[in-house]
Amino acid sequence: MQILTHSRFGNGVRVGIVVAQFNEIVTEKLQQGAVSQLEKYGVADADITVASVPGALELPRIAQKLADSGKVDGIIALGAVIRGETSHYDYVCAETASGLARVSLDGPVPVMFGVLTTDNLDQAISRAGGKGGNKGADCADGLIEMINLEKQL
Ligand SMILES: Nc1c(NC[C@H](O)[C@H](O)[C@H](O)CO)[nH]c(=O)[nH]c1=O
Ligand SMILES: CC(=O)[C@@H](O)COP(=O)(O)O
Repeated sequence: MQILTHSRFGNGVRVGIVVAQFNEIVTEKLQQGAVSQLEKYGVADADITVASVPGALELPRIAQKLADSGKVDGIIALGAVIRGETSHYDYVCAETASGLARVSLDGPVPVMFGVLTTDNLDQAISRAGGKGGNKGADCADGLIEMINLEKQL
């Protein structure tokens, strides 16, 4: 039996962060959480590439271009989709999730889904460095593990 190891060794790992500007009060905290966590694992500042997009729906396109650039070993996609009065929320959440999953499955590098989908701003703030943790930091944890796992395949 061969059990592949789990590692959070980040030295030399190149990470792309694609972050939505919409609800920036939340997404900037997700970005801060992701970056500080990556630095804890030894990822150099020079190896982190950050691209911002208008909203969550634009995350998949830039994630795909970054993945295909050969400049990163993995991607963290960050956003905050907060329910409004209409069904627009449902479409934004579904298509963003579907698009990012496609980039991860069909593309050369893993893509972490760090898009909050909440009913209100308080829920989002809680998950961007509040009592609910930081989804950006969680994605950093997972991305380093995925990159190190894929090196063994
Ligand atoms: N309502 C939210 C949006 N909406 C904008 C879309 O993501 C997209 O930019 C627009 O439909 C143009 O294609 N985006 C978020 O990130 N968060 C929201 O709560
Ligand atoms: C998630 C959204 O797109 C949402 O903010 C839009 O708000 P509304 O449904 O009230 O137009």
